[in-house]
Amino acid sequence: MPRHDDAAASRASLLTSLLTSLSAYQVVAVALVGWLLYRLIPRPSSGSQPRFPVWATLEIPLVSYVAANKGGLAQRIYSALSRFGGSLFGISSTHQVLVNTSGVEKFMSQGLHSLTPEPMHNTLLVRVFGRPDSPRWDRMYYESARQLTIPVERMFLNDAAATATLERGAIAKRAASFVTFSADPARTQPWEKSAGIRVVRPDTPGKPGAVEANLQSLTRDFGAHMAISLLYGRDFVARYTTLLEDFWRFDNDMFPLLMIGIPDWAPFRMMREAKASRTRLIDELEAFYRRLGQHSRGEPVDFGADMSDAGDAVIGRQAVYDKYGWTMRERGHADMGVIWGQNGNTQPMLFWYLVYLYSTPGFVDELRRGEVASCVTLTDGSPSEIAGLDMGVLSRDCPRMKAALFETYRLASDPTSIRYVARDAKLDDGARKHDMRQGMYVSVPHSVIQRDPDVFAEPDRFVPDRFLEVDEETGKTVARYGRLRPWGFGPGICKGRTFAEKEILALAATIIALWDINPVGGTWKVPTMMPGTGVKKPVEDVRVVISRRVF
Ligand code: HEM
Repeated sequence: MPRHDDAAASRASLLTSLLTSLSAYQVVAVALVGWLLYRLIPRPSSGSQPRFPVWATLEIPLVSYVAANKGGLAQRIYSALSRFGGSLFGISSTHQVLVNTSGVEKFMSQGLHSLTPEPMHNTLLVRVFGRPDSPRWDRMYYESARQLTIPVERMFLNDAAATATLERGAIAKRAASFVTFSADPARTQPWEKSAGIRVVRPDTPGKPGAVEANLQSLTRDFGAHMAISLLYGRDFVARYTTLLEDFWRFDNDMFPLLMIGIPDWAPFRMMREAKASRTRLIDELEAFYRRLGQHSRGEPVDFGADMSDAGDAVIGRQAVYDKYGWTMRERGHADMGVIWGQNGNTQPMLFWYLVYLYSTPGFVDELRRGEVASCVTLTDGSPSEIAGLDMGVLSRDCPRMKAALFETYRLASDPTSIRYVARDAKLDDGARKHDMRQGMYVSVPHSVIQRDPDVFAEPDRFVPDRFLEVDEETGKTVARYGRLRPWGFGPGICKGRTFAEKEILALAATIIALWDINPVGGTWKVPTMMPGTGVKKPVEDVRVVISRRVF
């Protein structure tokens, strides 16, 4: 046997003896770590279109941590390793993180032809939303991405449209059945199903009831049920009975792992189950677009489904999908980004907002008297119900509600703006001019400023009035963002921010108007936060007692 065959044989036998000395689980673990390391090595993407590198996903929180420890050893080491130095952090020429960089807002405000979020979105579609990775898909994406965003902007960004959409959501009626005091699954609302409801006291005339519930599960399903009904119609939500369960399993158990490069075929149960949820979501979105097409062509609709209340955003997207010849399956994949964008951050934010409002002593009572009473009209009966909700007053004239929401954004989210440099550009950080070359990615983690004590004093504390100011011209108290950027910035800024903010304010105001919420055990404890997919997740849910408001 030639000598190189000997060497190969001895390497093979070493490998065999190594593998046989390991348990099956250890072999899987070694294989997974090896695969992950392989994925982490920077290398050009195989296709013609750029993908956001997996390792860059990890570089963003690493730099955020380093930057938060100003002048510390970690920052000095990272600065020394950085490719460009100054206020640019990043060890490669492929990805740079901009932290507290003066001139960053100006730089990021460049047009989409220079700095674009599209390659990042396209990466998400492939890596997270399960779209096949092929040149055909890439071509279709780039041909129609901007046109597909326009109907989303029209429905969720435009003030009048967002208000009108939410008014269709019958928020007053929904808030009245936030909990139903029932233990019978046939009589509870869909959003109560995963909340571990336990009836403490039935609701009877003259003796208001009380239930125990997991607040995070209850609020996120409450919000998602309404929002998804407004986008895909009530039939979609009613027909797809595991929708909420599938959505959150995908969001919690799969999304973050896929982002850091774990493949969707990874052989563990959590991934397998989450992947099945993702497949069901795509199947149902595909079936939705098939029915919508039948409805708009005047053909019989599968199951005789009522498609009359499909939201304007999906009707607009359908026209673009038709124009560019997208198959129904392809539409299902692409709309994963929309359903996730609409709910992935908004509903967890509603949970944190309620936790902060109710856990701040006396604050809910102050809001009820000072602001909620001006936009939510209650009936005199018992139990009291909502007779009217004035969305205009809530958005315009409830600065304390708004300021407390801004403070919740600051504490509970990790917004990041990620752009692909499509044309060479210059970044002036005050001290130096940097050449940002075509083909690189730049990320701005806004959470670094959110937690900077030089910008926001006592950054770990919830200060409900932090964002209140007196307007110099009118003398009115107003809520202003200051240096907070919860929606990112530049042309790639969040296209659903108007709707998201109105939705959270409206759901919270109506819940506050009708319900008392207290922690089981009597003492509020804001749960520890862990990174989520934008908005943070609580390490554990908060068990609360919900009862009718005592006037
Ligand atoms: C509290 C809730 C929400 C938060 C915190 C949030 C935050 C963000 C952030 C930080 C970005 C990235 C911006 C950037 O790159 O500079 C973004 C993008 C986006 N968001 Fe939201 N979002 C929320 C709700 C929504 C809703 C309800 C929709 C409606 C569908 C939506 C649709 C979008 C879209 C389409 C983009 C991509 C914009 C583009 O690149 O052109 N978001 N969001």
